[in-house]
Amino acid sequence: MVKICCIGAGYVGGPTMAMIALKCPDIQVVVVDIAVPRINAWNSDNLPIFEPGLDEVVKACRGKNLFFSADVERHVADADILFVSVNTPTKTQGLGAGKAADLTYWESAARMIADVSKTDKIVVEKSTVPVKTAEAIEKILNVNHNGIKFQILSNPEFLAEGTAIEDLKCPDRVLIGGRETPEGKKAIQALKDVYARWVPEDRIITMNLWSAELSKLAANAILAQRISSINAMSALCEATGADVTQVAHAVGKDSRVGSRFLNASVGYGGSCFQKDILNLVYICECNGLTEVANYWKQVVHINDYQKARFVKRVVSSMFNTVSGKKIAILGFAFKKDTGDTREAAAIDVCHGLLGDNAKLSIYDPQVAESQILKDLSMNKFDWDHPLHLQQYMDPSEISKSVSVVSDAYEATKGAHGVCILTEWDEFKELDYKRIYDGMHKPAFIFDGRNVIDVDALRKIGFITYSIGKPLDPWVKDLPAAPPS
Ligand SMILES: NC(=O)c1ccc[n+]([C@@H]2O[C@H](COP(=O)([O-])OP(=O)(O)OC[C@H]3O[C@@H](n4cnc5c(N)ncnc54)[C@H](O)[C@@H]3O)[C@@H](O)[C@H]2O)c1
Ligand SMILES: O=c1ccn([C@@H]2O[C@H](COP(=O)(O)OP(=O)(O)O[C@H]3O[C@H](CO)[C@@H](O)[C@H](O)[C@H]3O)[C@@H](O)[C@H]2O)c(=O)[nH]1
Repeated sequence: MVKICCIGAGYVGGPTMAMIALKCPDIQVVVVDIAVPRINAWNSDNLPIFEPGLDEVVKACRGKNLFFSADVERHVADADILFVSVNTPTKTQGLGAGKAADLTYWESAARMIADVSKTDKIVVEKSTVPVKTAEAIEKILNVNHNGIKFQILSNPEFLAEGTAIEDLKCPDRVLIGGRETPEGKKAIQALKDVYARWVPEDRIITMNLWSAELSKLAANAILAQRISSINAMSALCEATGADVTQVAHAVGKDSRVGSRFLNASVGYGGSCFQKDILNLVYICECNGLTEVANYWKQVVHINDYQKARFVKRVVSSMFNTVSGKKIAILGFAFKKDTGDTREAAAIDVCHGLLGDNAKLSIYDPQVAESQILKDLSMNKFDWDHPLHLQQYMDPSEISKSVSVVSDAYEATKGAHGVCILTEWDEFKELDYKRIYDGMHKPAFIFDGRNVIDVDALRKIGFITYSIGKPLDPWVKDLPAAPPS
């Protein structure tokens, strides 16, 4: 029986391995992690991540051919194919801080593999890593090899959170990069044989290691670039009376462009886009490609501008101050159908409003109070590092100005303004008349996700602002952009 072990039981390791176990009943899959509480959660009825369809897949295989364990070294030693899906955060200190990927966790996993291995292994990079990481990993493994042979493959993951199970069941493509030697080709084939159980052959693409590593960074950069492009247009729409949804529809109808990923928003979030673009920028800089680095930096810059612009709209609409005013925040996760808050636009928007002394009442259907308070008290880039390395402000300071509540009506009761920051479906169905009646007047609603029916809400009496939409007369003549 082929034995697969995955190091890292996170958003990628857990669901990806569960899908392999589901589709390959004859393969034993063990997911290991140094975080014992995370492993305990994977072995319980409350999985550590919320992802539609994940519970069913895990329940179908756990205890049969899918196992979660904190006994990292034993399962690594036993495996034929080792996936490494540890975090690769942005460096917070030292050379490249704020841009470069921190490979500490990857390197320590590689050293441990070298130490405990007694049989030949295929080591698969599942984490998103800088191009050429495989070369560094090869060096670590081969210098410490004890006669064992390692083949390194790059197999980046393209799943998006909220749709992870669908993405894994039916991926647009699976990418496998490896050495162009006979041993490298054999390793590629072995991994291809695993995916070929459910992924059509023409969707499994093989290539050289460096192309595979770079393709992952390129894909995220280009996806994020589309969002920054439409978000940049949204500012121009507001200035001219155009409607960004109509513009996106017209542009997306061109089959060369396509309609997906053109939804203007308060800004993209998530653990990947910003981190991976900054990583790309750093690699460009290290290769002396200043113009290329500056080009990609601009994608992040527009994203930051979009979040700042939103805060500016809120504050300037409400008589240029939100000091002491209750503002309801609807949605804190970085997108709907996930409880993940990593780099969520809501974090920066809340910080902006707190900077103006607002009192925030936050509701998200999937994010716990402890997580929200932690996010609002954490330093930039610390979230993806282990707990003991994270630096916080005192969360009790934050809780003086922030309350976290369990439904949208409680959040909005007595509020001066409402900000919609995640596109949860339930926000489309709210009784906005009831919300309006419970608010101070004038009652403002700022829609960062274009989920509300603007005409209906204006009829109720709300003053509305929606990203990239024709402006309410109230908002029209107010300053639009934050100072640069
Ligand atoms: N989250 C996504 O949607 C997504 C999608 C595609 C790719 N990626 C990439 O996949 C990688 C993992 O992302 P994630 O979101 O699953 O991260 P995560 O933080 O949820 O999980 C990583 C896990 O690795 C564990 N870990 C770290 N070092 C370890 C070690 N030496 N031994 C054992 N366990 C160790 C951590 O405890 C953690 O549980 C990152 O490189 C990320 O960029 C993420
Ligand atoms: O038209 C759009 C599409 C997305 N977003 C926002 O962009 C962010 C990222 O969304 P999405 O890409 O759907 O989720 P992620 O889970 O971050 O997935 C991205 O990052 C992963 C990690 O690398 C990759 O594997 C995926 O392919 C890539 O889509 C979220 O805040 C979305 O709200 C928009 O604002 N407008």
